Amino acid sequence: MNAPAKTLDTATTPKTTCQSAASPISDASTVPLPTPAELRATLPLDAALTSNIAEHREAINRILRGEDDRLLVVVGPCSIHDPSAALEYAERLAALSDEVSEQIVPVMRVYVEKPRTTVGWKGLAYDPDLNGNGDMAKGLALSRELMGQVAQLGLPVATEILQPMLAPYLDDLLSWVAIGARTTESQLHRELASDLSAAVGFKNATSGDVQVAIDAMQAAAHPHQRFALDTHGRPVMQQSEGNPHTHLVLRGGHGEPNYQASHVRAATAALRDAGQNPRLMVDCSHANARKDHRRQSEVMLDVLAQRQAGDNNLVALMLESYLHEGKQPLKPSALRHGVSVTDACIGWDSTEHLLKTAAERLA
Ligand SMILES: O=C[C@H](O)[C@H](O)COP(=O)(O)O
Ligand SMILES: C=C(OP(=O)(O)O)C(=O)O
Repeated sequence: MNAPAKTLDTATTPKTTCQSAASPISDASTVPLPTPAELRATLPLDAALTSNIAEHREAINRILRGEDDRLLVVVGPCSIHDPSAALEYAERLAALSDEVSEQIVPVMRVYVEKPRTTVGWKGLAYDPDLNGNGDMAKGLALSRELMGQVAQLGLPVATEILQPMLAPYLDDLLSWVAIGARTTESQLHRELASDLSAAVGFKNATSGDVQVAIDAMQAAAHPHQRFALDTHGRPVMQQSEGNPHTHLVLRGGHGEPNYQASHVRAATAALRDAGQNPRLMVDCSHANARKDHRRQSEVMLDVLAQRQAGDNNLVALMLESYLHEGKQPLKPSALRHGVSVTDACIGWDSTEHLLKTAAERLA
């Protein structure tokens, strides 16, 4: 993706209202969005970056196949609400990545969609102005632009894909994808995962059910015929090949952690029984940290100890981290720089300390 990136002019996007007695959905007010092909043309990927992303994907896949014993760490803000703060974070992470690269492969969370328990702000792609106006054309452009800038810094990009329609806008930039706890059981997300070129981590369900994520891996490994939109926005029957690069993410459930050795042993046994990859990721946040960001370090150190004790299936970790610790209410007029507006995160100093500690222990 070449700088300087252009931002789509959304102010002039026409609003159309379709009304028909035949279909209740057509009563809705709609705003046209660019097609994936149009957005990609505005914010293109150049050959050099495409090749770097292919290398990032292969580095991640090698860890997942057990061919590289470095630790994969997906780390970054819970959500992106301020691309400039996210870029500042990416610059720090890229520098740290160089320091720890013999032991760790850091991948930055660039999460532009948020699944919500009930209702709430749904992320940069949906509402980039944080004011409920839902300027999705601008949100898509900012999301693609930021992912390109992060990748330009040499960092692999991770995101959760919640809306399958968004995949063709962003998937060429992604090196790792999460299917979240609330969507792991969804057939549409499993079909989507079967069609992605990047590795996909399936999280256990919010209930703590791990089997649904193992079932998801099995489903995603298969080829599927699925309903999709092509890059020109046309509905198509898309034939997927099946994704061999999937893995389980343990994130705890119902407020109870599932990162301890007994859970990991049970999960790897279940993965083996299902003929799936036994190498997995522990998400140090969410229910594993009992929703207390300060507990992430405890989880990470426990997982490192398990690995040092010989559990080579623990190949990856996830941390929710931002420039500054904690979280803040989403009040656009009073936002503190580099503080999460969704889940609380650890701050940069703790992140740097944890990654350096991990590198020392793994050396
Ligand atoms: O990681 C993010 C949140 O845990 C998830 O999006 C749910 O958020 P909510 O419970 O605040 O809606
Ligand atoms: C929403 C997330 O996680 P989970 O699906 O585990 O709740 C996340 O990682 O941002």
